[in-house]
Amino acid sequence: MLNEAKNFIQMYYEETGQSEQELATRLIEVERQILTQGTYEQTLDELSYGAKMAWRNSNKCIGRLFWQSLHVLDKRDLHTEESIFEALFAHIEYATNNGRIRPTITVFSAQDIRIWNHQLIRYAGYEMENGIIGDPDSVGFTKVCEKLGWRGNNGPFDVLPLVIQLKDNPPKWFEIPKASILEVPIRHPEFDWFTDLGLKWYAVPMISSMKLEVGGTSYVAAPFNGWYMGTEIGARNLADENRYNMLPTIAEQMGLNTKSNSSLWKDRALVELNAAVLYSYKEDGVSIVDHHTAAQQFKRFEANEYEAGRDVTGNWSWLIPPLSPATTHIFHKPYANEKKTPNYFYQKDPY
Ligand code: HEM
Ligand SMILES: N/C(=N/c1cccc(CO[C@@H]2CCNC2)c1)c1cccs1
Repeated sequence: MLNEAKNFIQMYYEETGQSEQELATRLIEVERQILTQGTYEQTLDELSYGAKMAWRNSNKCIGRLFWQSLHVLDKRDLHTEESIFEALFAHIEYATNNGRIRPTITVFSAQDIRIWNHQLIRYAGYEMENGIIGDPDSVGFTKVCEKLGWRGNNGPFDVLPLVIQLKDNPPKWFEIPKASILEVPIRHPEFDWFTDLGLKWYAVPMISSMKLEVGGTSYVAAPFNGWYMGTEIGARNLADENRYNMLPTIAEQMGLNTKSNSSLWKDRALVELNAAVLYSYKEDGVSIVDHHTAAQQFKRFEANEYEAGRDVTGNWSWLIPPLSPATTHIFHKPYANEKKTPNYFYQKDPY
C-alpha cells in the first residue's frame, strides 16, 4: 500500500503543480500513518482528483473528455444503512438535476459497505412460464430482492429496490421514491405508432457494482453516473434478443420484410429505434449524446491527453459504438489496453 500511496501522491502533486516541499511533507505524513495504523486517510482533494484520474484511465469509456468535471460527494463518514440510503437518494437527485445530468460519484468509506445493485436504477426481470417479463439482465438480482422480501408488480419496467449491506450484517433494501426516478417515454419523430409500443427508459445510468482504486485504497462502494450514449439504450438494452428484443416488432410495424436478411430489416429497425431514443431524450431535456458526437468528443480527449504528455489507453472493442462503428475514427485506429491506476474495477458480486 505504501508504494501505491507514494506513487499516487507523487502523480497528484505533480499534475496539480504543488511544490516539492508540500509533496515531501505529505509523503512523510502518509508514510507515518501507514506505518502506525496500517492505512492512511486521503484528503478530500486527493480523493477527488483520484476519482477523476480513474475516469481518465477507464479504457472502455468513450466519454472521458469531461473527466475533470466529475462532481465528487465525500460520504466516507456514514456508517448506518439509513444514512447511506439517504446519501444514495441525494446522489440520484443531485445527478439527475431535472434532466441536466451532472456526472457525479459518491464515495463511501473504504471498507464494510457493499451496494448489491449493478446500477442504482434498473428494471426488474421476472421469469414466467412463457418467457421473461422486464429486463432479462436483472432476473438473478430480482430473485435476490424477492428473497429479501421485496415484491414487484410483474411489470416490464418495475424499478428495483436499493440493497445495501454493512459488514456481514443481513442486507437491507429500500424502495426509491417514484418522484426521484426520471424516465423518458420513447416516441419517434415521424412514426406515430411508436408510442403504442409502450417503451421507456430511465434517464440516468448510475453504476454501483464497481470499486474505485486510488493510491492503494479500494472504495468498494462508490457509485458513479454520467449520461447515456443513445446506442446503449437503442442498440443494446432495447434491441438485444436477450434484452427487450424490440427489433422484430418495430420492423413489422414499419412494414419491412422480416423473412429475408437481405432486406436489412434489422438494420432499418435499429436506426429508427436509435433515432427515437435520441429524439425523446432531447425533447424531454434529458442529457444524452449520439455516438457520432461522442466519438468526436473522444477525439478531443485524445488531443488533450497528447498535449498533456500522457498516452491515451483504450479498449477498442468497447470504445467503438455498436451502431455504425466504422463511421467513427475510433474504428480505424488501434488503442493500447494498458491498465493504469487510479481506475474503476470489477469486483465479485456480494450475493
Ligand atoms: C458523461 C457521460 C459519459 C458517457 C456518455 C459515457 C459512455 C460510456 C459508454 C458508452 C460505455 C460503455 C458501456 C457499455 O458498453 O456497456 C462506458 C463505459 C465506462 N465508463 Fe463511461 N461515460 C460517461 C461518463 C463516465 C463517468 C462519469 C465515469 C466514472 C467516473 C465513467 C466510467 C466508465 C467505466 C469504468 C466504464 C467501463 C464499465 C465496464 O467495464 O463495464 N464513465 N462509458
Ligand atoms: N453511460 C454510461 N454507460 C455505462 C458505463 C459503464 C457501464 C455500463 C453498463 O455496463 C454493463 C456491463 C457491460 N455492459 C453493460 C454503462 C455510464 C454509466 C455510469 C457513468 S457513465
